[in-house]
Amino acid sequence: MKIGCIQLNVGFGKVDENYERAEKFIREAVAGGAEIVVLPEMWNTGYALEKLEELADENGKRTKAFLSSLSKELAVHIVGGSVSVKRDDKFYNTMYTYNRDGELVGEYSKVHLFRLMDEHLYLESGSNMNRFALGELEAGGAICYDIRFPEWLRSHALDGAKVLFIPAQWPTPRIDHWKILLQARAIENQCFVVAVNRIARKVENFNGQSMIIGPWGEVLWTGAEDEELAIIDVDFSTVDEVRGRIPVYEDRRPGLYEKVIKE
Ligand SMILES: NC(=O)CCC(=O)C(=O)O
Repeated sequence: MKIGCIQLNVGFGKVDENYERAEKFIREAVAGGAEIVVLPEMWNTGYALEKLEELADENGKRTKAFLSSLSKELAVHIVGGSVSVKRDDKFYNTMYTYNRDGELVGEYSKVHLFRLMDEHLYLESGSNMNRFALGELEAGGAICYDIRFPEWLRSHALDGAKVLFIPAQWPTPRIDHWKILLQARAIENQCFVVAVNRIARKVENFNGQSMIIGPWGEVLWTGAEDEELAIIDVDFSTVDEVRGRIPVYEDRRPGLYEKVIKE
């Protein structure tokens, strides 16, 4: 399948501009043959956390209408990155996924809030898993900092996900962690990882390097350090073969972990 990864240059607080640019890239991706399109984290507002009252998408209404109509019109699956959303007077970092029929198949809010970027001061955390299917492709999704919690992503793989989609705003100073953690999540879960980071304008410090990693841990693509749309052809059929090569799912001893690891 062809995956369109949109390493967007997210404008800080520039909501209308961000929707326009996202739409332009989604249309370009589909024109280039993409069957799945992936956006980065918080692409509607950026980390304009102090202005969420004014800027966050009320009940995700605008984003849902945007993703639903584009996915249907263009017959493309859209993993909609994440957006800042206002629900019941609280703010969330929420990921919506639409299939190519324009149906909402995945909705979850970031579970672990990232203190170094003040998320815990402004946002509420979610608590539900993000498992969905895009046609025949069994998938899961987790946002940025959530990849530091291997047991969280493992739960998606145990539930049947063969690819994990990771939208992010991962800053340059820890980009080595990003690469290693993504590779580790792919190797330990023997699944594909499709991870899309953002690019920053001058003041903020995000240098892209989105990644697609195979279930054996092989890096299939690394994004540039600039805004880009990349269309990458991925053969998702290799997961079962890799899982047969080293049968970690059969060899797991979950009863033991529960006994030994106390909360
Ligand atoms: N937006 C995020 O969750 C950033 C996570 C991050 O930078 C990290 O080091 O973890």
